[in-house]
Order: sequence, then structure tokens, then C-alpha cells
Amino acid sequence: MRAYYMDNDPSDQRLAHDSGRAVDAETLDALGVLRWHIPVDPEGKWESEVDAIANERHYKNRDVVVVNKEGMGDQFEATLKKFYHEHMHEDEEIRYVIEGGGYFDVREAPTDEWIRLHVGSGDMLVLPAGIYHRFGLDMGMKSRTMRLFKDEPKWIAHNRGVDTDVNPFRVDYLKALQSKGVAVGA
Ligand SMILES: CSCCC(=O)/C(O)=C/O
Ligand SMILES: [Fe+2]
Repeated sequence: MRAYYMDNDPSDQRLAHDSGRAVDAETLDALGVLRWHIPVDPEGKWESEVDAIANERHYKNRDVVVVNKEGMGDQFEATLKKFYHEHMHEDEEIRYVIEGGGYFDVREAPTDEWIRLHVGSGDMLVLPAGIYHRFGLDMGMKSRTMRLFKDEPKWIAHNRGVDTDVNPFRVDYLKALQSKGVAVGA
């Protein structure tokens, strides 16, 4: 998956918004963003590779979400808006893209710049609890994604704001960054 700093152009969120500045693996590692590429093959080998990661990381449950107009109907625009609103979760966000594509944008510390990860079929990523991020579709306007969970499937987003800035999971995330030597700002 390609990672780069976003430009500051406020136009259509489905466009790449590539500033031309690539983001290296060390930067993503330092932020706690884990990545794999496991091609979706017709023999289904991908399933055992995903299972191996799930077992190692104790992801016990999973489901599949399809984000597109046909599947979601009236809910489509509202759902996209919700996913694209900057937020964090109190648990890891674990996603394996089966089909289609989109962008996971994560906030870099301490710059607060958006780093954009363009994901497509076979990309798997884990966003740590407490990281500010968002999701949007790309121009293909469709994604079919497996979500994995340590516990029961749920989706609770805490939108960025003064209250969320002091959420214990956010505070712990920043402490974890600091302990790795990442400056987190004021
Ligand atoms: C393509 S998975 C749906 C997006 C989502 O679950 C999320 O939390 C985005 O940040
Ligand atoms: Fe999220």
C-alpha cells in the first residue's frame, strides 16, 4: 500500500491528494500502523494467512462490510460522511481489503499532518487504539473489507475534540509514542 503526506487541497476526497512526499516504513512503524499485503488468490491461501495473523494477535471475531451505493442505498452518503469524520477508537481497527479500495488517513505526531494510505485488494492494516484517523473511498467508489475484532464486533468512533483528546485510550497512545521516542507535541 502506498503511503504519502496529503496535500491541503480541499477538493473531492476521492481524489489522491498526493503532496508528492512519500512516507517511509519507519514513520508508519513509529506511529504503530501495521501493514501486510496478502493477495486474494483463487485457491483461498489468503484465508490461512489472515487466520495466522488473527491467531497470533488474538483477533477472535470477524465480519465483512461492503461500502458502495448499491449495497447501502440511502445510508451510503451518511456512512461515508461518518467514516471520513476524524475519529479514534478504544480498540484496534483491523481491516483486510478483499475488493475495491480506499484511503485510510492517519494523523502523524507531532506534526498533525495527514498521512494517506491507499489500500486495495489484499492490503491488511491495523491502526492502534487512540490514533486519530478517517476512511474514504477512492474513485472506484466501492470496498469489500473484512473487519477483525479482539472481542465482539462493534464500531464506536470518538470524534476528535477536547473531550476525546483526554480519552484514556488517546492518552495511552500518546504515551506509547513517547516511550518509543516520538515527540507528541504540547
Ligand atoms: C472500510 S472499513 C469501514 C471504515 C471503518 O470502519 C473505520 O473505522 C474507518 O475509520
Ligand atoms: Fe475508524
